[in-house]
Amino acid sequence: MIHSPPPPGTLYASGSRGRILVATRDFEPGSIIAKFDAPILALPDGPGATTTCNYCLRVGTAGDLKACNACKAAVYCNQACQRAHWKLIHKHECKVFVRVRQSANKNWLPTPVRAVIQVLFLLKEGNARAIEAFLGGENAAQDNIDDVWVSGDALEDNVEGFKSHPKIWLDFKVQATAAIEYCGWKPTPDTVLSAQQILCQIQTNAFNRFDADSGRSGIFLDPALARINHSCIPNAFVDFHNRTAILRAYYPIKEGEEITLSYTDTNYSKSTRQEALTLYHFKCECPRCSENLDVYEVCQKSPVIPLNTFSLQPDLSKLRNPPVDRSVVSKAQVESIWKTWTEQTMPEEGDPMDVARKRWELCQPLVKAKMWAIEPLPSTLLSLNCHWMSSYKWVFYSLPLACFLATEIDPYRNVVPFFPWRLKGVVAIVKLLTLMGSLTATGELAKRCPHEGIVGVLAIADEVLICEGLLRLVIKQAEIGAGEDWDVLQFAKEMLKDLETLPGRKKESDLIRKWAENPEDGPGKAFFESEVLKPVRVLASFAPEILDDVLGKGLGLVRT
Ligand SMILES: C[S@@+](CC[C@H](N)C(=O)[O-])C[C@H]1O[C@@H](n2cnc3c(N)ncnc32)[C@H](O)[C@@H]1O
Repeated sequence: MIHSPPPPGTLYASGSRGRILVATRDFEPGSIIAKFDAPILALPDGPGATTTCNYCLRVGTAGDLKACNACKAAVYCNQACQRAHWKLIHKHECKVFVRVRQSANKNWLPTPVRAVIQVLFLLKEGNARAIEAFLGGENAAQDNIDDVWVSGDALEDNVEGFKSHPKIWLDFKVQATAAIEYCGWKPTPDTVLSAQQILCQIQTNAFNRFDADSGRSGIFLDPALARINHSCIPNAFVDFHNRTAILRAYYPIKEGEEITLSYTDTNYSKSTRQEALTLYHFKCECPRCSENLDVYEVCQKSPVIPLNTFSLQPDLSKLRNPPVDRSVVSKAQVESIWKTWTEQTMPEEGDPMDVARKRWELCQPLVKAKMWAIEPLPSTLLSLNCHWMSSYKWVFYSLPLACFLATEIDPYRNVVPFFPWRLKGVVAIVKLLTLMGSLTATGELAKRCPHEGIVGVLAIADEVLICEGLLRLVIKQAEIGAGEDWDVLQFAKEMLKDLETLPGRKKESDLIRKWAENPEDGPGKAFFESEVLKPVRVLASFAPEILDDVLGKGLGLVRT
């Protein structure tokens, strides 16, 4: 019996790049390949033990999580979460947290130490999946020899690779020793080595369960998900909802094709991606790496460009022929800009505008080449916009910048329009429009906003209608690429419901609804283009000039 069999629609195989996961049927972009809802490890990052439900992994809000009475460390939403976690692992871990408090006066453990402790307890209690995953098939129950052959050996550990990084290997030794001691056992050279090997397996096979909303990381390890190899042009992506990882197709996947994921941010430069992959001990030979393709080149070749017909960037020819000037900046220069950008030290308490100005200056070759989607320009603009959104003085500029990010940058970086990150960018525009709408109504906008163009567009545009169109877009795409329980989808649905109760909007609402039901519907499409897309595009067109003015030439446009 295989305790972690391949999910339906896939099979395990092996080849020159180790064991892999292969599709046994076709998958459309956005469709769910598999859900992994029984991970061997699913835990928040170290300090997150006291701020995130340790079972369902929901990030708490002030005081809504209760700590375990015994260890006073692990927190939970309610008794159901606490009981479920107790049964899974906390019955063993609870004593560990008590020991940590007594010996180190702390109520959390470093993430890898906690992860290895959990694995050690699962192995000790005879958990068949953990034994199969960490020790190998021959140690698991052998009901059927064929199954065991398919199941293969234990999770890849890359031990020799880690040993060739003496500092990492030593860190693993320290963490392994601490884990064994916190379990209440006496470390011996053999048990420390075994725990070091488990750390290597965790490092090689666990996913960083990153939650972009809370900015919190964590660990998620499922043996079947861990079969998936890396590509910098992956055909699938994974999204986390509580204790479940959902694997979806990014590109159309054909029966017999290998399923791939990216272990790092695909938008980073080649050297940065390769550096991140050194911890996985292989050389990536995907086309993005071997031909050193940038995001525009990957987008140009993408088979999913046509899906953008129903998006904020429906100009497919622009995605196929991006309006960039490659003669201005070489790929080597881009690498060097990225390197300097990451090495620039920024004062922690410094003015975010000073940081943005420094970064903007560094990115000038990319700006001149109109290579807005090439890092580090998007990261520069994203963090600037985070600051602008919450700033009384700068908030007006946030709307054009959000429109620019959603129309001129995000579609090149994530070509499928249902990608959650892209949809979040559209929701950001809705939130800013709502704010601007209230400022327009009170006359504040005209008084405070120094940019006449923004004031003019918002005076003419129907903000409610734009929001309605954008929300319908988000809802339709999120249903393809994210799923019902995504909080952004819930927000969009609730807000749309509110907008629909506003009186006197039936005609406009009907046209937008028609367009969402059928984006090729003639009148609906024309209406969406003139009433939603056009103002968004005009607002976006102000962004380069505003950025240049505010970050480059000084504060010309800003009222003092
Ligand atoms: C999460 S595991 C993936 C499953 C793995 N192939 C196995 O046999 O267990 C990650 C490891 O797979 C290998 N791997 C992943 N992607 C690869 C790629 N594109 N080329 C070569 N090896 C790769 C590396 O050894 C890496 O450390």
